[in-house]
Order: sequence, then structure tokens, then C-alpha cells
Amino acid sequence: MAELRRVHGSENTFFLLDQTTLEHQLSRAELVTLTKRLSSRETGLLGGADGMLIVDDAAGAVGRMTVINADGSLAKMCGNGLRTVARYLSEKTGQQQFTVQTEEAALRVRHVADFAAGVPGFSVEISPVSFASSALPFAALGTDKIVDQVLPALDPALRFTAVAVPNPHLIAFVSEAELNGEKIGALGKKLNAPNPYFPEGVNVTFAAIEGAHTLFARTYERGVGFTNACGTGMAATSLAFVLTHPEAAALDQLNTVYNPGGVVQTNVHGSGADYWIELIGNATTTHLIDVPETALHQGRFGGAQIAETGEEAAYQRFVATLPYRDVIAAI
Ligand SMILES: N[C@H](CCC[C@H](N)C(=O)O)C(=O)O
Repeated sequence: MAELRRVHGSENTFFLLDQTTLEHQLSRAELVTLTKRLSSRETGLLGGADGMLIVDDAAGAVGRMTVINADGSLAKMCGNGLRTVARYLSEKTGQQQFTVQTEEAALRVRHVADFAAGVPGFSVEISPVSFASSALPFAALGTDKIVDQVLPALDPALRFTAVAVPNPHLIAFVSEAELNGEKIGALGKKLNAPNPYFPEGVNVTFAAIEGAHTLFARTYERGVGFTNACGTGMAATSLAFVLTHPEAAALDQLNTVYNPGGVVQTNVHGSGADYWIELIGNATTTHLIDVPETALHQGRFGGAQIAETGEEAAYQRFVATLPYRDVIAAI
């Protein structure tokens, strides 16, 4: 039997598979097929998911995380997912503070205080950060760097910031009303279909400034579509917040970022070419799932034995206490 876990950070939901526990590791092609089938919102397991997190061994780190989006594409990073992988590896090894190898970098993670009873918290490093057009990549927008800029090819009025952390993000600060408008969906679809501007796609985040150090963020994700939250998106948006709204945000200060699935805290550090962001939020395991290993190799999960952990009830009690329920209801 192999074990899958269903996990989430701010209800950005994944299946987690530790390849090191298998008799035979799944090939990349097998992982892609399994991810698409498990994640399907129509025919997937437990209502599908936003993708899959694969844990492997890594030299010089406690483990390696690979992220596969629901559509089978590879993601360079996943902030909400990394918190759940950090929790998994923390419980597996007994360590409270360590590094996890990701596609581009070994990132620091640590166990922090619970957000509420039954809602474990983890903090993860988001880096490396780049504004270079080659890092996202973007083209045909008449600029080498996008910081607080109107891009008429995309929208006549919004001011955009684009940053790789290292997965690609395009950010605009908008009114609360525009969080639930058509604009973010249309832009997300356009820039994640074949297009000359972001040839590899881009995660699109719209954020409303709710007050000093406080945002509400919504993301249309590359390889997925709308998600309840995007950790790297909220980290990238916090950096854009510091750079473009110095009256409301600053380096080395905690921000609170509400989202349709809950809330995280962020803290932007560094300067110039060397920013990094702390992302702090829940790391919740909702289900433990036993599946024969041979079935996983074939991309099947019929006959899976599923046990609920009870953590989702605790999480729901926690989010019921959060503000902005009206904003979420209107989305
Ligand atoms: N949800 C993730 C990001 C997934 C990134 C993916 N959609 C891409 O860049 O391809 C997060 O919490 O950071």
C-alpha cells in the first residue's frame, strides 16, 4: 500500500505523495497522469485538487518538493504547498527548522505557533526574486521591467507589477469590487492560453488594499485557474505592496493577507536584487489515503481507503472567525 495525503494551505488543495516510501518510484510521465486524474474537479478524488506535491530525497536538504499543477504542467514553486510539505517532513523527521530543496532553490522552513486550536502553522522562505523579463518570462510589452506600470496591451487603466519568485506573477492593486469582476478571469485566461506577452503563462493576482499592512488577494493560477489562494502570489503581491505603496507597507513588517480560503502573514526582507519573503500560514492535512502502489503507477485510485483526520472541522471553525466574509461571499 502507498499513502497519499490530501493537504491544504488556505484551501489551496493538493495531494501529497512521498516517493521515498514507495517500492518503485513513479516516473515523471506517471506522476503527470496521476496528478491530472486525481485533481480533476469532475472525476478526481475527493472533489479533485489544485495539483500534486511530490516529496523525494535531496542531497543537502531534508527533502525535495516537486509541484505539478492540475493540468499536468510543472510549477517552479508553490508557497502554500511548501508549508504542507514542511509539516509532513517535520513530523517525519522530528525537526522543527530545516531546508527543503525546490526546483530552483533550497528554501528555509520552520514550525511556528498554531493559528488556532487544531490549525498548525508553518513559515516558509519564498525566493529567489527577479523582475527580469527573461525570468518570468514576458515579451512584447515595450518594457524590460514591470513595476507599477500601465500596460495598454493588457488593460487600459490597471497598474501592473510582474515578478518571478521564482514562478511568475502579474499583480494589480484594485478595488474590492474588482476582485469579483470579470477582469481577472479574462486576463488570467488570456495570459495562460498561447499569447505573445507571457509565453509560459503567468499567475495573475488582484489585491485590494484593506488598510496598513493588510490585503485581500485573489489569484487566477497558471496551470489551474482560480484557486482559493496562491502562496507565492500573496508573497509576490506583498513585495509589490511594499514597493508601490510605501504609505501602507514596508520592509521587515508583518502583513496580513486575506484570501478566499483563509489568511496568511507575509514579511518582505532584503533589498534591490536580493529580496526574499517569509510566508506564514496553516498547513492542514485533511485526509490520509491508502492506495495500492501498482494502481498509482497506472494512474488509478479506485478502491482507495480514505480516513478523515478531523483537521478540516478545526480549520473551518478558525476561518469562521475571520473578517471579509462578505467579500468572499461576493466572489
Ligand atoms: N498555489 C501555489 C503556486 C502554484 C504555482 C503554479 N500555478 C505555477 O506557477 O505554475 C502557491 O501557493 O504558491
